[in-house]
Amino acid sequence: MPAIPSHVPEPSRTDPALIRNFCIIAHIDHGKSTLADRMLQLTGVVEQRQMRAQYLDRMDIERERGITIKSQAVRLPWAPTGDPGNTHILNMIDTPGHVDFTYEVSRSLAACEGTVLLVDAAQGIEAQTLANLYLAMENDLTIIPVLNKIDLPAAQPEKFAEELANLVGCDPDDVLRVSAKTGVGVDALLDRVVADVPGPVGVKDAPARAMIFDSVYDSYRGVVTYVRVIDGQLNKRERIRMMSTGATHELLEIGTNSPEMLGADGLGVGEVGYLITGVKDVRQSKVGDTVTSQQKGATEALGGYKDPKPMVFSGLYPLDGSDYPELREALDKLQLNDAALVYEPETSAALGFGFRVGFLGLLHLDVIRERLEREFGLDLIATAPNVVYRVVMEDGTEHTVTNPSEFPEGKINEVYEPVVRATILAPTEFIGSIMELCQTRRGTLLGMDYLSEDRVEIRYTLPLAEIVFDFFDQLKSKTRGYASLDYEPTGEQTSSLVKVDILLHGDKVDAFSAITHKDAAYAYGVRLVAKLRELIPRQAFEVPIQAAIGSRVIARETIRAIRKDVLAKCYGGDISRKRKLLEKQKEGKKRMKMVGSVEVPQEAFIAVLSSDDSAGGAKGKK
Ligand SMILES: Nc1nc2c(ncn2[C@@H]2O[C@H](COP(=O)(O)OP(=O)(O)OP(=O)(O)O)[C@@H](O)[C@H]2O)c(=O)[nH]1
Repeated sequence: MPAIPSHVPEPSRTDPALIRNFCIIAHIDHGKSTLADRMLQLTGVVEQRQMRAQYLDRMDIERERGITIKSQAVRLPWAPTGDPGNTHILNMIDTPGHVDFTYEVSRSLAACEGTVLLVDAAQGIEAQTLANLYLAMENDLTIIPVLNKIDLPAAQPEKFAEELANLVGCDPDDVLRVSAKTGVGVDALLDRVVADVPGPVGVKDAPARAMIFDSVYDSYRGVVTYVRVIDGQLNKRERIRMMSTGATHELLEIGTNSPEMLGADGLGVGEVGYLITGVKDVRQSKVGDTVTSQQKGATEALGGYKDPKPMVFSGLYPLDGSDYPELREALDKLQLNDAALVYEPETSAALGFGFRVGFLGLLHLDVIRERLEREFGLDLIATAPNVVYRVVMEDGTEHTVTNPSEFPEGKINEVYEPVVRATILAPTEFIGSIMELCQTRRGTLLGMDYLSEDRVEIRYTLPLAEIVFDFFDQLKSKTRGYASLDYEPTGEQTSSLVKVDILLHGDKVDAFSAITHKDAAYAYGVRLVAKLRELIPRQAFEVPIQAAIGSRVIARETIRAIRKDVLAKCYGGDISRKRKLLEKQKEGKKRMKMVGSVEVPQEAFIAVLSSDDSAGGAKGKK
């Protein structure tokens, strides 16, 4: 690690006028992490030989998938070009780009005064660029528009500079052009941050108030909390209080990241850094909460705190039932680092013991599943993801349904489902196919704007349930990969929703129950029943497979009876061959699950639950 030069002020004694807090917002793959890497190099906080790609993305999955999940903050000293004595402190906050993590993005933005709006010069503005830009505008941030990847032969800087200038309301000449890959223009960008982004304003002598914008579990140090100090100062060894819960902790360590952790005496007005208190669970140090001193602390919290709310639920079951304790342990561990992950034990007649797990969205679900399988070596089976429904009965009682098999029986007055406002950006030639897709997904058109002659922004209200199932894949395939999507929850609507049950020989198979729109119920029933008929072997008796809404059967197939005699073909005397066949049959039986009186091979569950076109388009392993 390079030594911090003497001209760089201590985090507790920096003049706020010299601090610039900024973040980079960009659509996925537009080059945010690469740009951050270049900034680390250019400001000298990471030496050339220590540099590795995507320095700030710590999680293996992040690095492999090239996505940023957890935000981080880095303190970068920078003297503007031509003014070497005037060292400023740039605190760069790396934000996650994906829709599932919008709340984290909005907290990171609230810790900044300015933002670099980074757009790929070969792609132009995308849906997440817009969504994040609107968030930045709501937070009154200074926006620095930047085109990246100008080294690419396919780059069209003139065209997209104009598009970007129209969007943020500036002159196309004010749009900076950089290549995060080669480093061209990155020094000019840092100069612009110093020149344009205002320094933080806070009251030095007021009681300390700092906002938590990230919280990460580290197996050696416990929870590391990232904060931005608004007023006053937090000092090493003092006792601090979390304002949402009133819990107090000793501040064991406080410091900044450059980009490795570096302890300090304290953090002053406008500074960004980390705290360590020894707590072991990120839920005790929640994003959005306000930290103050225990003694003479602040009385009013900073606004903006909210609990993360799971939007999508799925049942997770170990393939091998004896792995259940390991699954519980793994979820406990992941929850230490993820305040948004919720779960409770659940049993399924078909799948055994497992957990109903709540996620922020589909990416979150994928990441958690992958970590369970990869980091903890678990083989899992996941039920089709579903959203949360609110069911109001005729007698006025209400049920919150996170698992389709718990959909209440009896007289239902209304069923409410969550809806989102979706923003889709695409070339104009795809308007027709996009609208068609949104209509079939029960969308309501909100409006449409042309960003330029050949690019359009289309806004729809869509039920979340229609988006969590393969909507994005469909959108991509209908637009040859050109469309981008962003969405935000906007409440709920009443809908004609019904529960479809699948019955095997008269017994409900809970894992296959689904809540669908009544117009889609028949298709779902027919598809699942046909699929199961293919997958379930004949039994000693005739087995009807039915799809039903309440007591009304909407689809039926029958598996004919057969007494499976594996020895039938082996007349004659080869006893060793007979034994082998019997052994094989016994082996096969171990992997059978009993559903009522019917033996179902585990593979049948996996096949149905993991194919995209089956359980309402349930996402499975890719
Ligand atoms: N040619 C060229 N490629 C670039 C440039 N900047 C980034 N890339 C490439 O673009 C891809 C995406 O870059 P990342 O930095 O991972 O993008 P990101 O925006 O951080 O992506 P997320 O973390 O997923 O949001 C990588 O393959 C980079 O090597 C550039 O200036 N020129």
